[in-house]
Amino acid sequence: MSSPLPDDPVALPDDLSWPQKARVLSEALPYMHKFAGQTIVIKYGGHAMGDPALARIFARDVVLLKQVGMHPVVVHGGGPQIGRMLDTLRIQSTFIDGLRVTDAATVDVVEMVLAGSINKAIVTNINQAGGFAVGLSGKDGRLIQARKLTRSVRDPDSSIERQLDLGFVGEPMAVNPHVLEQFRQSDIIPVIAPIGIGERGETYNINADTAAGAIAAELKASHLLMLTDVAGVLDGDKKLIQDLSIERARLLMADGTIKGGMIPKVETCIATVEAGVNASVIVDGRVPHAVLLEIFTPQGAGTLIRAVP
Ligand SMILES: Nc1ncnc2c1ncn2[C@@H]1O[C@H](COP(=O)(O)OP(=O)(O)O)[C@@H](O)[C@H]1O
Ligand SMILES: CC(=O)N[C@@H](CCC(=O)OP(=O)(O)O)C(=O)O
Repeated sequence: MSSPLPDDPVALPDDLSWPQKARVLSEALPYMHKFAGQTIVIKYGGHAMGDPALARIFARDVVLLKQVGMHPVVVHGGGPQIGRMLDTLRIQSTFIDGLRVTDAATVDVVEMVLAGSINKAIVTNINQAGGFAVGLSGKDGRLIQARKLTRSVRDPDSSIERQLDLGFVGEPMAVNPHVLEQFRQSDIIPVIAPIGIGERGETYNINADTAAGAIAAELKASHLLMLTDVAGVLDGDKKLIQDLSIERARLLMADGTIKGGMIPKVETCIATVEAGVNASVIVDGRVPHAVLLEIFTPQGAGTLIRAVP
């Protein structure tokens, strides 16, 4: 019998018998073989990281993926945390299609919160769980080169198209995988804040879903997991859609069933699947070990978006 380990800070209630535990471990083996050496991009949303106990479980799952030979890359958000800091500083903030309109004062706060406190909290959790995490923003190693995002809307009455100015909201133009390739060869787990760098050195606020998608596509990840605070994509009757075709996703966005923060998520899943990522999944980050369930079991916990219905 192996010697007991020190007190486990993330242990869950013991609801499995020993034979059941052994079976769970054994059933993970084929998935470990299948995905060894693959890159798994995990988008860790600001809403999913609210509970400290779940955050520790998440960190431990990421370490486990690296330990069994996969290459997890964490790209994090922090929308609610940015919102709270903006409130404290009495800076008003509005959203268009799930994107924060970002003026010069706001982009400073966004960078401070994302690349500062949130990034370091995740790095610390992963390192406390026995991993070796290094935090980066899209500025480090020119990781995320970005330009100003332009959006237009059509006036429903006149049908005239109008440009919307979102300020310093960026869209990724290129992802430079050089630094991340070095990490692949090592035990380092990258933790990335979605800040972009413009041609003239300007700072861009990039939606974390979009940043995660661009990184997943560039790294040819096998999986993109998007952890959030809902069960997945819900239909008009608030029922979970487990399998969502690209065609239906577009219809649900057009008719307003998918709205707000879910729009960049679904748009990103579509873009990454079209770019060759095998599975893009919107995952319920409130479920303990959601990452392990998604990678190591056939069940998963959320909405899988794929090219064919
Ligand atoms: N059809 C839908 N199904 C599920 N969630 C939806 C849907 N449409 C809009 N949403 C909203 O999208 C939110 C998730 O996006 P967001 O708040 O940006 O999360 P995160 O911080 O994890 O990126 C949900 O909490 C929900 O309010
Ligand atoms: C342009 C834009 O909207 N950027 C986001 C960046 C953080 C983010 O995306 O965080 P979540 O994943 O937690 O929503 C913002 O300012 O809130």
